[in-house]
Amino acid sequence: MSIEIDHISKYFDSTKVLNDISLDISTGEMVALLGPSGSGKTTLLRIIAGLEHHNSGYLRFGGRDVSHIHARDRKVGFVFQHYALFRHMTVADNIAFGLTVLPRRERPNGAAIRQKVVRLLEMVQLGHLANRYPSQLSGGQKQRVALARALAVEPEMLLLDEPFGALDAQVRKELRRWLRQLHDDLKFTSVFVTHDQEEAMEVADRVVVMSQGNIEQVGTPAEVWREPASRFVLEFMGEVNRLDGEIRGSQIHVGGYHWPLSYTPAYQGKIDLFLRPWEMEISSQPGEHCQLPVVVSDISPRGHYWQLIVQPAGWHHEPLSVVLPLAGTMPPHRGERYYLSGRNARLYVGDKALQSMALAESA
Ligand SMILES: Nc1ncnc2c1ncn2[C@@H]1O[C@H](COP(=O)(O)OP(=O)(O)OP(=O)(O)O)[C@@H](O)[C@H]1O
Repeated sequence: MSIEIDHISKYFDSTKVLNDISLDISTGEMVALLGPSGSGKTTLLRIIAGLEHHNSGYLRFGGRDVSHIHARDRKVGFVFQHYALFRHMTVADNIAFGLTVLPRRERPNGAAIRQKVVRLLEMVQLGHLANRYPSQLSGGQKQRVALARALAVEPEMLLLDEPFGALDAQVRKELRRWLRQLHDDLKFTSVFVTHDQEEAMEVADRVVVMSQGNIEQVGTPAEVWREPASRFVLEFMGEVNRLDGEIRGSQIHVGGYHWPLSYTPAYQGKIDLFLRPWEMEISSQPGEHCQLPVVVSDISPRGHYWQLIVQPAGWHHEPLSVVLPLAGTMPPHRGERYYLSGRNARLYVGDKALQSMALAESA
């Protein structure tokens, strides 16, 4: 079932928490709503679920306006961060619950419900725990039961609000891979809320980055990661070093050093210069394009790369993070002096992007 969010705004009292949001979600797609606390993710999800009403705009499922359809009739499965299982019911009864409360004419008979529960238990790999109570399960197991319970009524879409937020990192990782697999097998449309960018990147077909009730960017994980549409997305997605700089004539100045540009930009004055740790270079010799002196204060191997922390030498700045490939690189040592440059420096004046450029290449 496709979801069409068409110019939706939402106020709580006089505070606008969703600002003219538009988003199309295709049938079978898995979309992550990603953003910091208070950006409006949960409110948008609750509007899709019918648990909250928007003040203006349209919400359509498969082309049909559902604004006035009750949550109960929207055929939506919901999974919350806090398991919300019935404590006095076994795992099997929890999963069966949604089926047992269906109106009589839609309700399968007892045998069909039992059969379905067995299938769902297998699917979430909890067949051996059917008779346990929620208090006898781990957090990860509880969330799988919650998911099986949501899927029991065969929803047209599944809405998940920080479903793995309360679990430890390892279990989280396993469950999100498992969720993706389940989604690929069953092909339901899913929207899930997270503030964990790694989770969004790993699970979603498309990521919707939200900030202060606005959509900042919609794109595949790779698009959002490589081509952030705004300063907010650039800073929110992944690590980035920010340097104070200035454009003077046809040079970029940072910390008393400068790089040449091949032209004189129209804008002259202070800029913020952003460098991703893995888009930086270091050289043991200073050069026209490798100027900023730094001293290695920390180095550690991380899988297939070296993670360095470098301290500016003789110019004032916080330590910077640099990532170098492990293969074919002689690792630098703590205390060694290097000269820093960037393959892809992104320049901003306030929130306005100037341009991206290589500091390392001949300009
Ligand atoms: N029932 C409510 N009454 C008044 N204000 C609310 C209500 N629910 C949410 N808000 C406000 O709406 C804004 C968006 O909240 P929302 O829960 O959608 O954000 P979020 O991005 O999901 O945040 P989090 O990651 O912390 O859950 C916040 O400023 C919040 O305080």
